[in-house]
Amino acid sequence: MNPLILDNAAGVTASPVLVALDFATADAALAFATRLDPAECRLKVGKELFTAAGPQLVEQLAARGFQVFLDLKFHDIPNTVAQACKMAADLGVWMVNVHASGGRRMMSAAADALAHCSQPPLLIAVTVLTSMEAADLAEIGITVSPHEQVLRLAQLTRDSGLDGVVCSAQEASELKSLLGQDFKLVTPGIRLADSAADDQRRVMTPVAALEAGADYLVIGRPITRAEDPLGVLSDINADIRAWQQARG
Ligand SMILES: O=C(O)c1cc(=O)[nH]c(=O)n1[C@@H]1O[C@H](COP(=O)(O)O)[C@@H](O)[C@H]1O
Repeated sequence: MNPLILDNAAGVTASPVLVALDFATADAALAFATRLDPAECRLKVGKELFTAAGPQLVEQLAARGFQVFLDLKFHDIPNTVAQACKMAADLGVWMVNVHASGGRRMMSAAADALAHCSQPPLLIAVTVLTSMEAADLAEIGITVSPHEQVLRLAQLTRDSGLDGVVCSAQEASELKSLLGQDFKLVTPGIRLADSAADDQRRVMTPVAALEAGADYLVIGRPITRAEDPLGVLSDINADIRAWQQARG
């Protein structure tokens, strides 16, 4: 089923956009969030902001009505990751992630830990970072293509009982048909037709990503570094609505 319709039913934002709040201070992040409307997007708090501002900032964003994706990409021994995921659940986040390369036992421990929480966040696993291409994988001893490695890790993630993966939109269509409609695909590496790729390598535009099967779009710099961030977000949401309407 289309996630936009599901989200509407739950009474939260109908937009699949997760704005990556990659800011260096709590003040900068809160000033930016003040300009955003929880009806228009969710927010992602990652390593830079969390290291600078800590859990309190996550709670402040949630108190303003935003659903928060805590993107700390946990990767450690199973017990440590399971406990960290429980802490994320206690913070009230909507989604949390781990690295799929931590393996089955690590991912299952995280899923089991969240199963005992009263309000478990969605638990997803990063497959191959969208900044990586074949040459980067080869240097760390992975000689299959990024595509093949994503498929392998996504399969392992589903078998370990998680809700979905972070992947590039370039892998979305195959993952949807292989792993089913309910398995969530969260896709960073989203770029507008005229935006710079920056350090991203496996990129796609917002509507093309949804068309390929992405459920959620993580978008940072194309919005946060734009001259008119709200205008860019509103244009992206308008394009998405037009695409939805065209699909019926
Ligand atoms: O887990 C993530 O969110 C993530 C995974 C991945 O493979 N690639 C990736 O870019 N991200 C995050 O998504 C955001 C992308 O930001 P922009 O490249 O500025 O749009 C950053 O906050 C990254 O940390």
